[in-house]
Amino acid sequence: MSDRTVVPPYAPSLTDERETLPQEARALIVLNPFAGQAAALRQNVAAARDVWLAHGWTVDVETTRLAGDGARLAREAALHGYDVVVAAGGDGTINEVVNGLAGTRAALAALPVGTVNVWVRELGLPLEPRAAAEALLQARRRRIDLGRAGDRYFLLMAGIGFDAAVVNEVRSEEKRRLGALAYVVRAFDLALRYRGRRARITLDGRVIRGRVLLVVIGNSQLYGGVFKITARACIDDGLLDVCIIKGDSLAEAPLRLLSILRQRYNLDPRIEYHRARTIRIATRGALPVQVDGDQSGFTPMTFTVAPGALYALLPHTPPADDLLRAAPPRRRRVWQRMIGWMVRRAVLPDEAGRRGAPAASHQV
Ligand SMILES: Nc1ncnc2c1ncn2[C@@H]1O[C@H](COP(=O)(O)OP(=O)(O)OP(=O)(O)O)[C@@H](O)[C@H]1O
Repeated sequence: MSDRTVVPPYAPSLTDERETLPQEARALIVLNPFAGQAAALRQNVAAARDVWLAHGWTVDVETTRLAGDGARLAREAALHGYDVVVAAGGDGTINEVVNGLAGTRAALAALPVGTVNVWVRELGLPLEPRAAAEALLQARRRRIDLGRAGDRYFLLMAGIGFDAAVVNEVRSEEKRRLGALAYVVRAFDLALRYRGRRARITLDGRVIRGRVLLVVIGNSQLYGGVFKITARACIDDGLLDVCIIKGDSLAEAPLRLLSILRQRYNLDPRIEYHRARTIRIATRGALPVQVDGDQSGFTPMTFTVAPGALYALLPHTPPADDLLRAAPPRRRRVWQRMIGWMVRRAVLPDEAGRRGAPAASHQV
C-alpha cells in the first residue's frame, strides 16, 4: 500500500440516494497549496467559497501540509458529518480525497485549480473556478463506482506501461514550469527508447498474453484531459473498461492512436477492448503503474471495481450524463468481425511466441 494514502475498506452500506444537496450544506475544501499554477490558487478558491457562502452553505477550508493529507482530511470530514468535500487541487488531490471518502456518505466535488483537471473536464464543468462553483450548486448527488489498483482507489483510470513510465519521469519543478506540456515533452523523449513488455492479463479469469505497450483500465472515459481511450466506460455500471495496446515499439503509436480515436478497438489487431470486474496484470520484469495521474507501484498488480463506493456531485450536462450511460458498442458488419478475428489469429503471437492468441469472450 502507498504509505501516503489512508485507504478505508469499502463498506457498501449506503442507502441515501438524495439527488441534491440541502440548501444549508456543510462543505470542506481540501486545498493543495502546490497544485496547478499556485499564484492564483488561493484567490480562486476564495471566489468559489464566496459563491457557496452566498448560497447558504457553511464552508471550511483545510490546507494539506504533506502528500497524503487529503485522504485523512476527507475521511475526518465525512466522520464529522460534512455533506461535501471539495478537492481544490489537481487529479492527484482528487484521488487522495476519493481515498478518504470511499464508503462514506459525504460527496466529492472538485474545483479546476490543478494542472490538467481531467475529472472537471470529464464532467463538463467550467474551467473557471467561480463558474465551476456556481455549476456545482445545480449538481446532483450520485453514487458512482471506483476502481482499485492494489489497495488504492482510483476515480479516473489506472495506466500500466508507457504512461506510468512518463508520469515517473516528470519532475514536479518541470510540471510547475511547463504545466501539462511537461508530460508531452517527457512522452516524446521516452517514446524513442520505450519497448513493449511481455504481459499476462487475466480478465475475470480469461487470460490474454502478448507484448504490451500500454494498458489503460478506465472507470471513466477521458484520458489526460485530451481524448478518450476507454470511450465506452460508464461510471456506475459495476465494471471497469480495459484497453490493451499491444506492440513492441512506439513507432506504431500514431496508427494505434488513430484506431482509438475512431473507436476501432477490436478491429485493429493491436488493440483489444474489454470489460471486467477483476483484472490481474503480470509482466516479464516489473512495469510502473499510475493511478489518476500519480505513480502508484509496479506490476504484478490486481485491479478491481468497487461498485457504488463513492458519492459525487455530477452536473446536469451532457458529458456527465454520458458517463452514466454506457455507450453501445459500435456495430460491426459480419465481414469486419471475420477479418478482425482472422487477423488476430494470424498476427498476434502469445507469450510463448505462438501465433493465434485466443480472443476474449467479453470484448465490447
Ligand atoms: N501539501 C502538499 N505537499 C506536497 N505534496 C502535496 C501536498 N498536497 C498534495 N500533495 C501531492 O501533490 C500531488 C500533485 O498534486 P495535484 O495532482 O493535486 O496537482 P497538479 O499536479 O497540479 O494537478 P494535475 O493532477 O491536474 O496534474 C498529489 O499527488 C498530492 O498527493
